[in-house]
Amino acid sequence: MAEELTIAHGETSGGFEKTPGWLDWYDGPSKPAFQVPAGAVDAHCHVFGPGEQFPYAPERKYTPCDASADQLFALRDRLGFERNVVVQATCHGADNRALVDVLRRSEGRARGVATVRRDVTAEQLAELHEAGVRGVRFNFVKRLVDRVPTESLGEIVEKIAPLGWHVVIYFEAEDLPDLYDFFSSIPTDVVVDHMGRPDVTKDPDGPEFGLFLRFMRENPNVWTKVSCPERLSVTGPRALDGEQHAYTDVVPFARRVVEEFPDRVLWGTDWPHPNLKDHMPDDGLLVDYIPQIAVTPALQHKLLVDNPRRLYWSEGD
Ligand SMILES: O=C(O)c1cc(C(=O)O)oc(=O)c1
Repeated sequence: MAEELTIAHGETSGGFEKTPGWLDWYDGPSKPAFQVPAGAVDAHCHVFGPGEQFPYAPERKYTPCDASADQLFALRDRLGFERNVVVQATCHGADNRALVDVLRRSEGRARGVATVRRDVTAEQLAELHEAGVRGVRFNFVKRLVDRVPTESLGEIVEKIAPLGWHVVIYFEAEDLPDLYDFFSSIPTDVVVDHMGRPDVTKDPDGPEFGLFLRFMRENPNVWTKVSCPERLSVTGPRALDGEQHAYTDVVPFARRVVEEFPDRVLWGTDWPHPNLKDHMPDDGLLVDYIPQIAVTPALQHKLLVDNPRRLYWSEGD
């Protein structure tokens, strides 16, 4: 375990230059008005570097400001969560050192989703498992990664399935028709990031979101994160300046999924929110978005506690 560097907010260490126009994560989030249930899990967040300790990958498509393990734990405590699921960010490629460091540092309170290549060895996977990794991420968003052929991904699935891991997939709604059969063929649990990025200017009862709902109905091994309203929203209002009813245009989509698939949904902050172009949300107010999409205490408990515990802490604490 490397010793944590103290990184000032908005800094990128190690001689890296942030991508022009980069928005830094929000420093000093508000205390949420919505109190998450005891044992709640922030099931989608990242760490970036710090670049000096964990250099960004040469093949990355963006260079962020650092967002360290200690800064993530401070946010966790501020928002009232008990645990995190940390997802390997594309700016680190398949170099999982920063991820493993945060998992080891968390004292069992974080699990991870890694990125691996087809030539990953059983020993490397065993080491990741021991650190707390429970899944791999396949990314199909063209602005973030170069496309990996599905045959290579199939080889990775064969290697990780015996460990009881799952596959996290990130894609945009317009690409689901092409990827539908491949996704449906994955035998492990599958978790879709950010509801497959629907275009929320379209009708939630229309064909585009209908295909996503069908995908979940036909494949009982598929889960989704009802996260990232700040990425999907077009009309807002934004989670800023005390706004308690943020991102109302995304609510019908997320609420629909939570109510139809209450046992297969997860929620996460997406801190430190890579590549936002428009605004950086106050994460406290993002937590206040949750009761708009999970409207009863029973649904909130499944979303924030039971479901992530089942997927990431199935063997107990
Ligand atoms: O939409 C994004 O830009 C984005 C990027 C990453 C990543 O770079 O890993 O992760 C996310 O969950 C979302």
